[in-house]
Amino acid sequence: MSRNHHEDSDAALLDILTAPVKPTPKVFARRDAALDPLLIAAAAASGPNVTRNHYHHDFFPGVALPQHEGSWDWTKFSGGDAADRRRLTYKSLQAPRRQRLHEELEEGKENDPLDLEADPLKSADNIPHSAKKRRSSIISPATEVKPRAKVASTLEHVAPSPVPALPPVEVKCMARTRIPTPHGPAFLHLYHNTRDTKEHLAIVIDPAQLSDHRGPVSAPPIRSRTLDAVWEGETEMDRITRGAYVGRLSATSQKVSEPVASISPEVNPDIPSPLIRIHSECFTGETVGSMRCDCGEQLDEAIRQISLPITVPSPSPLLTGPTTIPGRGAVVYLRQEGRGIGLLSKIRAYNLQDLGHDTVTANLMLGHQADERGYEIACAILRDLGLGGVAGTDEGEGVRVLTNNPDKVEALQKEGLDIVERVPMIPRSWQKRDPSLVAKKPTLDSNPYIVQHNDDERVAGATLIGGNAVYGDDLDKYLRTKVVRMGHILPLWMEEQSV
Ligand SMILES: Nc1nc2c(ncn2[C@@H]2O[C@H](COP(=O)(O)OP(=O)(O)OP(=O)(O)O)[C@@H](O)[C@H]2O)c(=O)[nH]1
Repeated sequence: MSRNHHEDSDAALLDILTAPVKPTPKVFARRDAALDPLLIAAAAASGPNVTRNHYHHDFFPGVALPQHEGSWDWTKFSGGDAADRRRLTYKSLQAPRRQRLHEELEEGKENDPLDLEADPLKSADNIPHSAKKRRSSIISPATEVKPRAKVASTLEHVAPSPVPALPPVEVKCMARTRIPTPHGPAFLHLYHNTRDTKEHLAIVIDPAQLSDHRGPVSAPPIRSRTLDAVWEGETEMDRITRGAYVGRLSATSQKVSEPVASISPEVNPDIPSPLIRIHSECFTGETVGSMRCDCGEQLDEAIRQISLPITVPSPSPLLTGPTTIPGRGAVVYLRQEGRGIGLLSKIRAYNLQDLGHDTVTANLMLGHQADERGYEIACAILRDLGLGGVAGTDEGEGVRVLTNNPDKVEALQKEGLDIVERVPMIPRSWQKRDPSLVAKKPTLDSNPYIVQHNDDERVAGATLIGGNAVYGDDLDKYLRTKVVRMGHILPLWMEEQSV
């Protein structure tokens, strides 16, 4: 269904709803009104016996009186008596969506810990599971059908219990291992936590700790407190196996780590604060290579930028010139797919986007917020790594954060993260695009949008990590929406190039 078609239908419908006299009947093409905010609003305005699932029954009053002349042709409808109308009021066999959402409350949302009693096939319903943090239904309570008896009792049970404050989240690094990447070595840390059952990750980049050699300038190693702690009843081999070692692990080198000292070491003030990124899982962008979003390249770009060597002024007048140390920082990889709505809902949101809605509206239409992510776990992980400690204290180093998202910065600061700088992430496709390519479309044989970057910038990788810039209309639309609707701090490429 094209956008124009939608707009024509909207205009025609508005005419009818606002016309002083009834216009001649028009044929309206079928539309999936359950997803159309204008129709939902019209339905909500037209009477108390209306839900988004059967709004159309009340648009034409004669439908409630099937014997009456005009039942099927509303230009001939003359009213009928009020008693008849009451008797024939439409009754939905399906509870209004708001009620069903309340019923879903107890089952938890898609991202919540597994509820073993919940029926997993329930997720085949067309109901988003995230009811807890969701805004109230698009239909205002005043216009809804009264709850059926069964549902009413559920509501009584669920209704206004205040959300108890959650205890502070605790994290524990369960294991760590070295991962060679096209950008250099990284240490993958797997975390468990007390808030959800997901395995969140930290990709720590600090190759200096692979060797015992310390140059004239060195930064403190980025180590996990909980990983290096001695766990009850474990052997040295257990410690090595879960990654509590120092240096480079090999058949001939196995040195267990010591628990991290509680007082942070002094950091040379000439060494910039560690660069970090809080990255949210995106199966489509990172694994499938989807060009609907920039998540794949953001993950790659973050690892690349953090791995870049750091140039530090010479520590001594006796040494000539600046010295270079390996890049250091971390990507905290949170399992909050689709800005926290989960993959299932994100897939549905993509279909709504294909119908012409943007990423924010699509989330709202599914009953979600534009962004349902939280950063408490991320901050706990960073603190465990000695990063971004407590602002104004010497607990942990302050961090530079790679992001364009001001909401993310604010959320991290609210969690007490000491952010010394925000480092922007300019999409590759907006850094290097040749405006003359905009009019061209990719074909099966060639993709004129793909531009090779300099060899020193891009490293060929086995997967999407280390890949090149890619361009596409869906990607542009997504990036533009992030700037225009979500306030991401990024110069709009289209406007700059006057496209
Ligand atoms: N619901 C939804 N989520 C999406 C969509 N496209 C990407 N995502 C998710 O968005 C998350 C990444 O967030 P973004 O908004 O792209 O970027 P950000 O992390 O907020 O901001 P930056 O730090 O600047 O990258 C990942 O979890 C993706 O799965 C979409 O169309 N709908």
